[in-house]
Amino acid sequence: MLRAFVRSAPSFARAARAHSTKAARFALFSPHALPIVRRTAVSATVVGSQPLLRQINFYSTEAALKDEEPKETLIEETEVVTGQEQHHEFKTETKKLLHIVANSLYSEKEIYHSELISNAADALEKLRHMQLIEQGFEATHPLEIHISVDKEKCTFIIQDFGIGMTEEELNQNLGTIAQSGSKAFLENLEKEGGSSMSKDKIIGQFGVGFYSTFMVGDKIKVYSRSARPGSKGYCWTTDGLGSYTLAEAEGVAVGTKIVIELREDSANFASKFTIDSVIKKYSNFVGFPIHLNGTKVNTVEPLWTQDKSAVTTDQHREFYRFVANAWDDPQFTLHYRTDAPMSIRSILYVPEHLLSNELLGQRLEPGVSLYSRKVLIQPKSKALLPEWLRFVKGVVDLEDLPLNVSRELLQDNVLSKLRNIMTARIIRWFHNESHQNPDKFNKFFLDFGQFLKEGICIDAQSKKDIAKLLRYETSATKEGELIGLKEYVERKKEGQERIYYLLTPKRKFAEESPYLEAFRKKDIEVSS
Ligand SMILES: Nc1ncnc2c1ncn2[C@@H]1O[C@H](COP(=O)(O)OP(=O)(O)OP(=O)(O)O)[C@@H](O)[C@H]1O
Repeated sequence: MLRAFVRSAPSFARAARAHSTKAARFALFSPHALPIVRRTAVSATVVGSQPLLRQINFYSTEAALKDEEPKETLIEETEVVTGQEQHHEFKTETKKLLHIVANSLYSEKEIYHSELISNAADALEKLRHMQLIEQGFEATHPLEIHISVDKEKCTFIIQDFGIGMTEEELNQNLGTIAQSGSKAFLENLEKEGGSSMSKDKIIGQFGVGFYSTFMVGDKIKVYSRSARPGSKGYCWTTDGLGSYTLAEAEGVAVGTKIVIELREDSANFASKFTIDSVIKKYSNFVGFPIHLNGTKVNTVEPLWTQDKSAVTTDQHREFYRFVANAWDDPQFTLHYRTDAPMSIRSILYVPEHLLSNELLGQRLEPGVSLYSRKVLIQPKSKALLPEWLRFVKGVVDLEDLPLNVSRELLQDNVLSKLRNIMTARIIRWFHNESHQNPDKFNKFFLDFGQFLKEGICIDAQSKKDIAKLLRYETSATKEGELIGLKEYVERKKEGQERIYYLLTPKRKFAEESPYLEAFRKKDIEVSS
């Protein structure tokens, strides 16, 4: 039943900070903004036949109202249990594992929410696939993920309009730990043959992610209705202590809705601000729109999965600024994918400028994050690239990354293989740039050359190849005048390029270089 909902809104300044909408920012910073007025409204959205979402309008300004009304849309729990509740005990091993998953498997509680988003994305992907290969799988709603958090009620709700679950699937998949319906789904498709669904589209594989909700929730309710034609809706509930109930329910939309009553010590997950930043951190690229209290929050596409030729310079700029948390443009871009010897999809950038930390004498943090199937595994990974490449920004996605159940720990041998492949590819990338656009590369060397020199000293495996990228501190005119590289680049900018050319005076560099010792080693061959 549709319930009227009235709530007085929080202060405008808080709304502006939390929602950061165009309108809110306009109201705060525009000199033309009209005085703030308080507005509260009541309305409801009817999706399909059921009223699912409620809206709350916030404070606004007269001017902002004309532009864009900041509003919140929360998910309502409108389903009604109609059937007889069946009581089930979790199996003994499930109980034991549940305890481990809830208490010691994950290092961060916030992971629960990326597990639920991954499940929702898998469910949408399965529905999309079934629609292609079988008739009758109609999508009743857009293929989207909706999350709503309510501080007052201390709840977290996630809803997808994906494949959903039948009664049997609810028993099998949620009633038994380590039972991955997603893995079984892929295996079935393979067995039946003829399916072209790529494995990298589905994230779940271990059958434990769902149980991470017990790290934060006291009571979990799952409403689900399978997208198979003629399916009924069900409500599955548990307090995680040893049993669950399952009953038929009415008003359940096709897909799955999970309602978590948060524990007191996890009340921060009812904060929109917290969830917004966790979504952006872990699940920004899951491939389906994620709405948080009615606002779409994952705006960046997983560019690295797309065809190289389909990505525009503007998209690269936006993506670079997102991954590097920067405001300049990338000066070099590498969109690299390979299937052998590993299935790698990546996009890497060199920033236009060497900013901040390193100039101030502090070490830069690594700039490349490791993903597997579009889900973040290691943010700003320390193990993915050697330290001297810390100025490179971007994303590497390894489809076949052998993860452990918590998706946090990786096998060292896989990482070191990946690291070797990526390092060699990056050096080759710089090499190509130095040939294709020597002037640009010389300028890059002025800013970033220190990293290459560092690489020569510390990266025994790659030093020979890095050495070929060095440009020297001196250059000469035809008349034999010695000038610095910086001056050379400046004179070239002024159009005097025909007079000056770069020289590779091995001796001169060696004398000036702080890396003299490394350079003297005879295995470093230097060429122009
Ligand atoms: N939102 C959902 N819609 C449909 N089915 C779901 C949903 N969430 C979970 N399931 C089913 O429950 C199963 C178990 O989920 P769980 O998150 O525990 O494991 P998983 O996703 O298979 O693997 P992993 O542990 O790697 O995340 C899934 O494989 C899927 O079949």
